[in-house]
Amino acid sequence: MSKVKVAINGYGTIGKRVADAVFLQDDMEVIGISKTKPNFEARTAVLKGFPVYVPESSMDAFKKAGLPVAGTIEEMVKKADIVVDCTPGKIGITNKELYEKVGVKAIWQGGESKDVCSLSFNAEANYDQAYGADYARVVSCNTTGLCRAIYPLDQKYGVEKVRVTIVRRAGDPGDIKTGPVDALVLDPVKLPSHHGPDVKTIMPHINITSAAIKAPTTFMHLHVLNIKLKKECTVDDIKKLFVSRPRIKLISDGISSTAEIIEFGRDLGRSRNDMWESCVFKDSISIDDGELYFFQAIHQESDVIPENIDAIRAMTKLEKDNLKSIEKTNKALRKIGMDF
Ligand SMILES: NC(=O)C1=CN([C@@H]2O[C@H](COP(=O)(O)OP(=O)(O)OC[C@H]3O[C@@H](n4cnc5c(N)ncnc54)[C@H](O)[C@@H]3O)[C@@H](O)[C@H]2O)C=CC1
Ligand SMILES: O=C(OP(=O)(O)O)[C@H](O)COP(=O)(O)O
Repeated sequence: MSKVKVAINGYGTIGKRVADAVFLQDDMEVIGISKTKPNFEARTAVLKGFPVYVPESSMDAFKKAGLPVAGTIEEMVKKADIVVDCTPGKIGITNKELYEKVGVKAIWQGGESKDVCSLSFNAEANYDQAYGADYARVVSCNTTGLCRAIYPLDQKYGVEKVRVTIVRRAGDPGDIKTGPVDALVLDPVKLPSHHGPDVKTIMPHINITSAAIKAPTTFMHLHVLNIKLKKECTVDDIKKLFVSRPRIKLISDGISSTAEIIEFGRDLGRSRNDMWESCVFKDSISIDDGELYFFQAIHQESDVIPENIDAIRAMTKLEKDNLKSIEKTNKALRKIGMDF
């Protein structure tokens, strides 16, 4: 069977990881990536052997930098079965006209408004809805982490309400423009943050409210969760449930910070120290007065990557069963670095 042809439009934090993850799958291939500037990321893409496509206006700059160009972004899109749009938030929607004109399937990221298309995606919670779809938006990194925890809890015990406070990382490690460097910033002041409403784009019946604060760190986001369940359960039941999920890991071994999780990722030999599973702090799981509490850390640079791969598989009808796709994706990602 021929491989699904994937184009990655935008090759930053998310785009370069999606490209590497597609490369690791045996049922899809990277037919090109796009870059606007001839910077170090463009050079790495060339070194990895990805065909690099650029806007017409950037051709000269790439030529001057000695970086080979395969064509324009429009030419790349025309060669693809599906485009993963990884341009910055609010830019992705400006590419929709091109995708519609060419008639190519497209996936956007969580920085786009939920209105960019009619389907928000999470592999565990609503894979079926994406089967054969032309357009989908993989929800943001925090929303993905919330869906991964809330969906199985709701399936098994019923979720009455969710209250979550998110301590957001200020910027990614390679980001030299974003702050704060010495403040805690309410993000936003007016509640709720976008995450609760975003979970509802996937699970509309969930009663959830969220608040977010930006902190001067680049490692990971941290969620403080409080969930009221409909049925009674024990701490051990929750641990067993989380261990059974394909993209949740229980973190222990003396780890009590996001910094140590990233160090663990380095020690595991993960590509770019990526911890694409939600990292639930095992000993934080507690039940008090019938309510569940726990902390989970989300590696913002990588947790949405496997979700993009599953979205490709669902939309191009490569696999009907979400758990089979999830397992195939996870197995391929584990080719780099150890599992734990
Ligand atoms: N960085 C993160 O932690 C996460 C980001 N996201 C979402 O993923 C999307 C991408 O974010 P990042 O990768 O962080 O952004 P980024 O800024 O690291 O990368 C964006 C890339 O797109 C390129 N670009 C800009 N305009 C373009 C255009 N018109 N055509 C083609 N390429 C263009 C930029 O040069 C850059 O290489 C956003 O929607 C963001 O909200 C989702 C989860 C986590
Ligand atoms: O999707 C993310 O966060 P979010 O789930 O809080 O929207 C990413 O960390 C991107 O966040 P940014 O918009 O601060 O770069």
